[in-house]
Amino acid sequence: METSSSSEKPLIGVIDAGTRTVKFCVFRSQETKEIAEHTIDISTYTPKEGWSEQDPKEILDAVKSCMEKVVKCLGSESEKIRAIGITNQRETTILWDKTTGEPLYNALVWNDIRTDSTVDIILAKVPENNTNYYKPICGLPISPYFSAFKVKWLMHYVSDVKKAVTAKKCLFGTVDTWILWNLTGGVNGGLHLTDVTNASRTFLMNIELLNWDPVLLHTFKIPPEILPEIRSSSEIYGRIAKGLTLEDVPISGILGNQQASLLGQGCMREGEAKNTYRSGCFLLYNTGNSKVQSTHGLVTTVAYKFGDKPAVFALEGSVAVAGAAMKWLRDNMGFLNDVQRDTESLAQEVFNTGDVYFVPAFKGLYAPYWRKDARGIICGLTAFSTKQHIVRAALEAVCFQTRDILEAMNKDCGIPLSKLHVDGKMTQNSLLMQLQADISGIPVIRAQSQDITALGMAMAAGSAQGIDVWDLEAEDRQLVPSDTFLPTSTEDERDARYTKWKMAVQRSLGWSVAKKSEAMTEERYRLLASVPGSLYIMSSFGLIALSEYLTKAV
Ligand SMILES: Nc1ncnc2c1ncn2[C@@H]1O[C@H](COP(=O)(O)OP(=O)(O)O)[C@@H](O)[C@H]1O
Ligand SMILES: O=P(O)(O)OC[C@H](O)CO
Repeated sequence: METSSSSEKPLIGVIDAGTRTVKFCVFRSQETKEIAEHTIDISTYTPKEGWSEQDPKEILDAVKSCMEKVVKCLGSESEKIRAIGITNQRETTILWDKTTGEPLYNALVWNDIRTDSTVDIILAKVPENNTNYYKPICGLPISPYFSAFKVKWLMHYVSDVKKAVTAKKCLFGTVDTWILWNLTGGVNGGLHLTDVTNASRTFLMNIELLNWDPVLLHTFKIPPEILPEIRSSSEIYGRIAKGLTLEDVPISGILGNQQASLLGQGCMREGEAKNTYRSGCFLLYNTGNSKVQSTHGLVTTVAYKFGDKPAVFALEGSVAVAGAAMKWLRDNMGFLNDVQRDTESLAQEVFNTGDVYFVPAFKGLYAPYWRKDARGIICGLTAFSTKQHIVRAALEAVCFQTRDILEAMNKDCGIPLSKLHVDGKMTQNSLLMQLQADISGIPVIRAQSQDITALGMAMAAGSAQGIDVWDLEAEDRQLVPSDTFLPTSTEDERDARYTKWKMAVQRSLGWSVAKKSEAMTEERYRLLASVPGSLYIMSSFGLIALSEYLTKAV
């Protein structure tokens, strides 16, 4: 916990509920540095390969403990907290019983891919299995990433959910909604709301009208009564309930965490973009009040909406695995002891990757490919390849995936991006930043602050009508200090390497389908080994038919 000297300025509190950690922090109005914060790690459970769950109660307890710790640390100064904002990991799906407040299942985290089969069911219903079929309605491609697929899976496979839906006791929320409902009273009148940025990631919101779309609800068979009301990202929704820390303080802002960092980076003008490097990587490009429908694999999303003002939109390119690949190199390969300390130094022990390419498609590929059948590959290995080459290739993979998105954005928007604002813990790696500038060919401007996401949230909550302690247009508004990395490569070098990356990506596609049939083949041989000779021919035909049937059914 950290604090700095007091002042007369009003304060804004921010709940930052990310994938790995929950944090509560406090800003002075118009200032960019947190004056107090407390962070708690959140456990993630992987009961099966590709599954990713969290305990909603652990998230909530962490929020409450962080708030208590910070308030205690600030002492009487905490009385200056005028408002609170909630920013959160997006898409993560929670269903709970509104009469007991108990979760009906663990939260399904955004990167959970158990819903592959649900995706196939939806794809089978649309003409030509077109992944982009619903994009004109919701701005998103069909993918296990988005909440609606998770809700459908839960309604289909979890009997407690089925019962609660039938009894009209079930509520759905992303992490913001779960926290808001609980902090504003829970079973005693908690507010069941979300903001337009979180709603835009569910696959259920109409991107034109900014309300729940009846066609999509019908497609997923989701009853409207389980959904929260959609509100703006900056307005007073309600107050912290009696008996809780910071009782009666207004909650006046909600933003998905990537949208919050767009604001924190000050990318409030059309044509400005930021990339946040954490476990995943999320590049958002502000398109102003117009919704750009991507024809190159990006998603159309809401950037923010302040009160009654028109919504501002963004094109987004999301990458499922960025920093997570470094953790994999540490935990599964044993190449690193400490991600922060060792990644840069190891990668710097070699001048290049020795032509090694690493596509970390552990959970398929998100933008711009949207291929759930892709799986990770490391290619170009020779007898001279070392772990240093592979670590460097993993860093380059983050940069190449970012270039994939930049290429798509430039095609969609027509005007190439001239600079990229970046943030997130991974950007402390200066080699990564230089590689990014060299691979993308544009200056990379690194925010020298770890608080960008929370700052964006504080700005939105503090500027809400009725709070009015943060003037977003003010001349004296502080800016986050930054440093810049300029490209040192030639265009030919960049393009040659990028072509090789695209070849590596091609080789990663279609893998999980192959793996599934391979498993079926093994199963078939295991069964065949136990079949007596005379039955062999008949059985093998039968088993082939069975295996084909099961492959289709999975
Ligand atoms: N110096 C570094 N070099 C490369 N990768 C890093 C570095 N520091 C952190 N990372 C990676 O960046 C990711 C982001 O870290 P953090 O913000 O703690 O994670 P999360 O997104 O899981 O909340 C982690 O997956 C970690 O492996
Ligand atoms: O919590 P983070 O930083 O991993 O962000 C996750 C994203 O919001 C998922 O879309």
